[in-house]
Amino acid sequence: MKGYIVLENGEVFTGKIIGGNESGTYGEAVFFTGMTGYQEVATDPSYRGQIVIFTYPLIGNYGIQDYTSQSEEWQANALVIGECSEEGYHYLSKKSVMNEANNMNVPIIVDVDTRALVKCLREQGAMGAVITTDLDGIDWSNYQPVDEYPFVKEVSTKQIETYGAGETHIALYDFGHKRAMIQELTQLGAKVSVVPFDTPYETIQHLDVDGVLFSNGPGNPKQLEHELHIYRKVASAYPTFAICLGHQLLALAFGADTKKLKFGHRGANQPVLEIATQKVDMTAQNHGFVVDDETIGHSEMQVTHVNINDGSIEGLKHEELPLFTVQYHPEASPGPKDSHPLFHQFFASIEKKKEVTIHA
Ligand SMILES: NC(=O)CC[C@H](N)C(=O)O
Repeated sequence: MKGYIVLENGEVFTGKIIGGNESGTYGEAVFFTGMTGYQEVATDPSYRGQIVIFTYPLIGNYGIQDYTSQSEEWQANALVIGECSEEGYHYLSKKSVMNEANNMNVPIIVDVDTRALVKCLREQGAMGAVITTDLDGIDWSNYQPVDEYPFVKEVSTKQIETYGAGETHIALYDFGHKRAMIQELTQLGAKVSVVPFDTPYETIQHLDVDGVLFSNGPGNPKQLEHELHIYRKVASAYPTFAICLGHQLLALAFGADTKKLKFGHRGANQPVLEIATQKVDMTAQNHGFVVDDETIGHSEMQVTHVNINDGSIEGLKHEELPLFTVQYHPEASPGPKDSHPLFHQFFASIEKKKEVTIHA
């Protein structure tokens, strides 16, 4: 059916809507620049509340596959596509993107001039958008901005779930984790307890874990202001690694501030410099908020990595504790695996702490 994506600034782009409802689908319009990875993007809980525009012109050409999704559901509010392949031309393809979007009840709008749309967002910044067939029925009070709406509460696990049976026990604070994180940890020999975002310190103590991973997740880290004292206590007690939203939360917990980028980093080829080694990794990214570099000086954190494109903070470590964090995604999915060694670094910090404890 003919439809529209309308931006909050009044710009209108036409296309063909598949799925969706009459009252329209609202969300923050953001764009993803990877050439592949649409299935992982659609199923990454960090995209809750957002309408994702793919800059790559052809989406769906290798279909939907088993074992690729990052969660049970499609998480993005809607997808915006230039050309959508009717079928998946890959031997592992099980369904088409259009069918799967329908099954998952997530609208997609295709045949859109995504290049013009993304140029508009690059110039004016990420903003609210609605996908609708009815231009007269738009009601912006239906829009829940990611800056204000507590999406983490929707996507975080409600009870503790355990994966793997390895000897190293890791608690994963779940703000909307991607499955690839659990796969990475279990493959390295961990038992992983996925815990709700507001799990108290005492529960972590009771679980008797060796280390803690703070996951990715949707929305503004400041939505979890009330929990920061817990994260600070937990991260002070255990070897800790944090990814994306987790990185932002620990930066807040240890005295830095966060701010919003104009249009964020979402893609699979963001170059990140490790300051100590002067080595560059190509990284997978998906974030709209960032740690404010002007506030690091007043915090307990030190900058370890920066983005080569815009100089923004990509990694931090605590000045004393075995605690390090990255803004990007070492679990990739989608994207390059250059920064995979960070998981080994996390395990090494856990082993070191165990040795210190044994010899103490
Ligand atoms: N992938 C993530 O964890 C995203 C973090 C946060 N929601 C942001 O947009 O910056």
